[in-house]
Amino acid sequence: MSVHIGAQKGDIAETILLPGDPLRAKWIAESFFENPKCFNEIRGMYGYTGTYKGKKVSAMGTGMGIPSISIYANELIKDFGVKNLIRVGSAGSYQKDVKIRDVVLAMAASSTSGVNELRFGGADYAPTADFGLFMKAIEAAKAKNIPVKAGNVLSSDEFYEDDIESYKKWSKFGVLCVEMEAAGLYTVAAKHNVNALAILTISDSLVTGERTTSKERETTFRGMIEIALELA
Ligand SMILES: O=P(O)(O)O[C@H]1O[C@H](CO)[C@@H](O)[C@H]1O
Ligand SMILES: O=c1cc[nH]c(=O)[nH]1
Repeated sequence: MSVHIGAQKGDIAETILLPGDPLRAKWIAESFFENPKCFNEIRGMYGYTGTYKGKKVSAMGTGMGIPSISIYANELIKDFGVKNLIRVGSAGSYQKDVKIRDVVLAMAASSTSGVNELRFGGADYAPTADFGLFMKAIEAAKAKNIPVKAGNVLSSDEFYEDDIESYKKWSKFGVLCVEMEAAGLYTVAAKHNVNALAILTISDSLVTGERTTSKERETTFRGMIEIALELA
């Protein structure tokens, strides 16, 4: 048992899917796992382990934002020996050709968070996806005929921006979409020499103003989950 995860050693698989929303973790376990067992309810941050095509795999919520995912990633790696951390999240599109329900693989994650500036004494650090997981995800998506886009994403510290036009600067520099955790996950994984990848589904568009409902965000991201499960 760690500070925020009420599991025993061995309860959590080496590969874990990490949605921000704990109810999405429950839905993943109930919809895709064989014999799912709940290993965490502390703070309502549900965590489950089961098997998928016979391989042990886990899913757990991380909460929203870099501080929250960093706490869970640290404990999963250091206290439970997790090796492959795969974020499965929603994101807002920054590009005209990145459409609602598109799947995006985050090759790298820019950020408005100050945490890495603090860590590296004011210098920049470029958080990147694990190449092996990234290539496996590309292959799984191809095999399943699920189109994916890949590139730089923004891990923002703000969901509600003061300046709603601020996305245009990131958009101009090729950033595909915004979410709130990948840069933190990639950095913690790199620090501990384990693997991380963020697979995102576009839930709304800053460009067109379209959005999906929160129920849809909880349950309709099957393509992204199917890709992630092939990485176990
Ligand atoms: O759908 P999840 O995984 O929570 O991800 C996105 O949704 C939340 C904001 O609504 C943030 O956590 C953001 O990163
Ligand atoms: O616009 C969005 C959509 C999902 N997640 C975010 O952080 N922003």
